Amino acid sequence: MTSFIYFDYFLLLLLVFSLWIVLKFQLMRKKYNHLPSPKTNNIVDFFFGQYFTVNKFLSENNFIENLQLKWSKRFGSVYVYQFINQMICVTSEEDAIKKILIEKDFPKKPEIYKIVGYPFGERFLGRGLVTEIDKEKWRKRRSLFNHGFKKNVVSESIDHFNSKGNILIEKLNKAADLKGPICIFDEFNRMALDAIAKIAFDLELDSINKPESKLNGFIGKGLHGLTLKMTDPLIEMRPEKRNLIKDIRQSIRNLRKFSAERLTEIIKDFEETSYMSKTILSNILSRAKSNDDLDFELLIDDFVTFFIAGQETTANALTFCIFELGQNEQVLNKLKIEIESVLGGKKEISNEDVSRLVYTNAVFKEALRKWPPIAAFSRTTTEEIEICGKKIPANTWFYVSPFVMARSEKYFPQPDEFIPERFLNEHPFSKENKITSYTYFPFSLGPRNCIGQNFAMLEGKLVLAKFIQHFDFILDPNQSLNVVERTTLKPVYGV
Ligand code: HEM
Repeated sequence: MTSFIYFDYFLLLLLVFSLWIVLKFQLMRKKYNHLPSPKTNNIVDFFFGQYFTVNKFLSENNFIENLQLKWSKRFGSVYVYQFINQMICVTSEEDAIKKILIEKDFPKKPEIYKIVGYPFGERFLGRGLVTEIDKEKWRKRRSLFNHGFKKNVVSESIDHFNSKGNILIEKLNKAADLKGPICIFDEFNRMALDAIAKIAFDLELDSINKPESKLNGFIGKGLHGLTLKMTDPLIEMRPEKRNLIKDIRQSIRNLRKFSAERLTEIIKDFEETSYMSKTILSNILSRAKSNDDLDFELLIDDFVTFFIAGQETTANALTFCIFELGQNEQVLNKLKIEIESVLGGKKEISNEDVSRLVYTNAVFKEALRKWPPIAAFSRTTTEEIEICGKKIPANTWFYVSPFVMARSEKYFPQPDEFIPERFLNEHPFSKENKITSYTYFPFSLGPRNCIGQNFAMLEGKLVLAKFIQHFDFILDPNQSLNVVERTTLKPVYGV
């Protein structure tokens, strides 16, 4: 008898709980009723929204911003879609970008950056510069780093960029003799890792010549973990993914262990000899004023952050240059002519040379437009705002996407074509484009913009110029040209 009573209570509780969930979803959806949105048709859609559409799209070797772009074309410059228990707002309106990132300076969305900091409960980027949400703590930390990334300070590293570039060219020369295919992303990725290791931490990794270097593997797995967790919040419930997640967690632990060991060595050397060559780390150590600035776990967070932020992004930007140049013969020829006339056979490229590589600059910028390595970032509105005459409630998740913006016909005519001339001020086509800080922002904008953009631009242009200076190439016709997102955008097989 008593067990029947318990069962009745259980049913009642279940009913109340179900009603509460339905009400919660109903209220959430109602707040955005006035905004255009992809249709939800049935009871499953009511709870999951576009979850299955998104997952199907991604499983076809595509990336979420491409789906958002399609929706932008259908639903206009501001729309919303449901992703399980969240409503995601996307805008491709210049004024809206200005409002979100500059005027209101809305904070990063904590839930998203928590995944980047601690995916699957494992400390990865922790509370480093990318992931710190608390504005005051972030400001204090960023001020430690700012000096080392100023244009004139970065330009002092030109010898290191040349040296890493030359090692890469030497290696590729040997590969070219064999006339077989190579994966250019892997090569750029190792070069970028060696460059950031040397310039930021005075570490000689030489992963260019040691392809078995484990560090790359750890980083790659960690980034894959971020993408999995962000695109599928339910992934931990899938038994078939258990081993993969275990492997990812182990890679992250290995990465942090490696970082802790290297940092300990560097700091110990510094204490014993009072000497440290001029690096980004030495800058931090000498500028640190409090123990909090030197918190060892925080230093590891930043160490890992710089390896990741400084490597994959630039390597992918360079890879997309080759990806596009291999498909645009006229652009490639024009680029070759410029590089031949500015550099000739020069091995050491100077900062003055780089500033004369005007078309190279336009090619690199156009690659960043068409394929921004960081295709989107998240912000949360802290108050109600109005965009394109539509009210957007407080606590809205904005997916701010340089990709969606840069593929908008309104600002970039022929947006799917690779036309570097849009970035040449004296060229008539540049006048047809509307390139402003709010339509073109591959490095984000506002206070939380990319601290490494001068670094990336110098490294990218210099290495691209060296590559074109030395090699003719064709794209392997058997490869897929699909682009996917593994935290950064990348051609699926690396070109
Ligand atoms: C083409 C190459 C690069 C691109 C496209 C790029 C893009 C970006 C973007 C879009 C953000 C903002 C992310 C967000 O709001 O969540 C960012 C932040 C950041 N980037 Fe880059 N980045 C590049 C290269 C680099 C390099 C070379 C470094 C370091 C040497 C670097 C270090 C950082 C750091 C530390 C942040 C966080 C800044 C802060 O919040 O204070 N990035 N980057």
